[in-house]
Amino acid sequence: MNTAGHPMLKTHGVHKSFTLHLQGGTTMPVLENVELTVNSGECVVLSGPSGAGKSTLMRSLYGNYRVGEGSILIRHQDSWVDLATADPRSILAVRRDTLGYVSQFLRVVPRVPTIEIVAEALTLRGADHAEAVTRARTLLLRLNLPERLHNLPPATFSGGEQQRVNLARGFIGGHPILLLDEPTASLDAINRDAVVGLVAEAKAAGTAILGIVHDLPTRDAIADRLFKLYPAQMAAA
Ligand SMILES: Nc1ncnc2c1ncn2[C@@H]1O[C@H](COP(=O)(O)OP(=O)(O)OP(=O)(O)O)[C@@H](O)[C@H]1O
Repeated sequence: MNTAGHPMLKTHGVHKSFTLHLQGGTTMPVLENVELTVNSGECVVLSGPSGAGKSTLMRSLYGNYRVGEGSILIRHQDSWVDLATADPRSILAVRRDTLGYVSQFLRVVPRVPTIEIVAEALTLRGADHAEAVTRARTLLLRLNLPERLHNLPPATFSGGEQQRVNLARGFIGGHPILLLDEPTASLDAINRDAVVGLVAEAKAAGTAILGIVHDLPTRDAIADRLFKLYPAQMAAA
């Protein structure tokens, strides 16, 4: 366990509700006063029952959802950016250089070869194309994606193959903060082990990692601690 880390992501008093338009505009609170810190070099895993708001928090932390109240502070190039109030351009800059995200499902531009999809995550950050392709190939092979698939677009890949393309794309950038949304949901044991190895290396390099991981052996292998969310209505009751 890494004890020398410094805060990379901090939330203060985060509240988020959904307005249910089909139920006469009723407001449903989902996140109540979330206070979370993730330090460099550690992996925190969100826990709590289904519906507690884990995915909602992840999407809020990536700037996909606006929160109603509170701050989402991201350590970006030696200063703090509050994603709760940042303008879209700042959110994109934070995503490019600081905050990586591995979602459960691959969403990509059609007809682009897998190797280019993965390499692009690095060239966007200023890397040389040839070097990015070499690193993409190494990472895809490490995730057991055979070379014959590298030059094909991933649209026809299996669920587990697509998830590994997503993982390669998420890890190649070397972002200082990484959000992992069920990164091993479609993987077999060998590939889950490959992900455990990548997470361990990223932590050793100082990456701050926050994940949703339902699979218990993987969770136990990567988590330094758990952060529990409680259903908001229950907390209010
Ligand atoms: N866009 C939305 N509009 C309305 N309600 C939503 C929306 N997204 C999520 N919810 C509701 O918010 C609550 C939290 O959902 P969320 O997906 O964040 O839970 P979770 O903890 O990730 O659950 P699971 O472990 O089952 O994936 C649920 O009651 C869900 O129905």
